[in-house]
Amino acid sequence: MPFNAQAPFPTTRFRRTRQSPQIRALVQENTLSVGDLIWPVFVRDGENVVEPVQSMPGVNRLSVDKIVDAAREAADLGIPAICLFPYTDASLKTPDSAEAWNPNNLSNRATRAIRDAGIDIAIMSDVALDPYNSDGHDGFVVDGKIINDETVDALVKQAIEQARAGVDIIGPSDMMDGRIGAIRAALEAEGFRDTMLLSYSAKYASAFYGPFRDAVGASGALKGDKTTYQMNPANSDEALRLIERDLSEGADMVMVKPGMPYLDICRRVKDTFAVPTYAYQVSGEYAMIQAAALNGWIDGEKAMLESLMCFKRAGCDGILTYFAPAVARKLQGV
Ligand SMILES: NCc1[nH]cc(CCC(=O)O)c1CC(=O)O
Repeated sequence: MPFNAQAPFPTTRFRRTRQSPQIRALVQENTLSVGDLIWPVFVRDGENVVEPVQSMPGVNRLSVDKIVDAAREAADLGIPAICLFPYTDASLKTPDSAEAWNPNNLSNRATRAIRDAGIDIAIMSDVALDPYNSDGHDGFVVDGKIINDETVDALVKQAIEQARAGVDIIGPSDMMDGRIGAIRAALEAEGFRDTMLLSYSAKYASAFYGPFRDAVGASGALKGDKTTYQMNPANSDEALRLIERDLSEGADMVMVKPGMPYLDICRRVKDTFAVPTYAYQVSGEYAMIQAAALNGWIDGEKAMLESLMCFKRAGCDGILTYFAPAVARKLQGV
């Protein structure tokens, strides 16, 4: 870019193009639209249940019937996709995590219910064992270690049941090696040619997941931390290698997670690979904005919109955000 072509003051005055909302709109480089949003929701057992998540003001755990209502509301607002996370009863958590590939587990029941209701919304699901594992880890724990290859076999079974239930976008969030290739091969073998894989490729071992673990009931269960499989927040080159690996194994889309502290990674990924790139504005990011807003310390609505626009500026094609319905209402003016 010819920066030396910039004339000095007063020939160049940057404030000329900031002088009114109309001119600012004309020179605006990026936009945030409803089509950029994926809405993560928490599913729980029961009927007609709307249960607030304490650490995420404004977010609820919903029973399957209420999830259908939420999906309908999201579709009406123009939100392209909903992402299901199950709050699994402690009695269903086992060392072998078998509930993960139960065709009738909560997540698969919710998927079928949304499909049966004929709602026009893409359904995304999470592949990882942590909602079902009594150790709270994304993989099997043997002698204190999270074992990779046996976990991948289980993740494949989990993913196939999700595809059977009607999931459009499978999101492996477990960070095991080799899972994208294994899931892609199994999907092809089972005839699921159109099922997409949005890989949580660059997922960091982050303190910002705290409220999510409360929301899915995994906080109490988790023994130790996830640093042997999730990434070190100090690393950036490694993220590119992971993205390249997952693309080579059949990922259609890739994700960086968390979001706001990792916008440099989003930009590097988009610039390097030019593939559909998503960021997850995680539970802790949501909780921080909401907590400050509820205290009157920041304008919550403005902070929400600014934070999401910044993902677009960083190169993301879309954002997973708990703010999705609130942003959609704001953008649609309803
Ligand atoms: N594999 C589980 C999973 N999928 C999404 C999140 C976090 C989402 C959020 O914090 O909003 C996590 C938590 C974790 O890895 O411990």
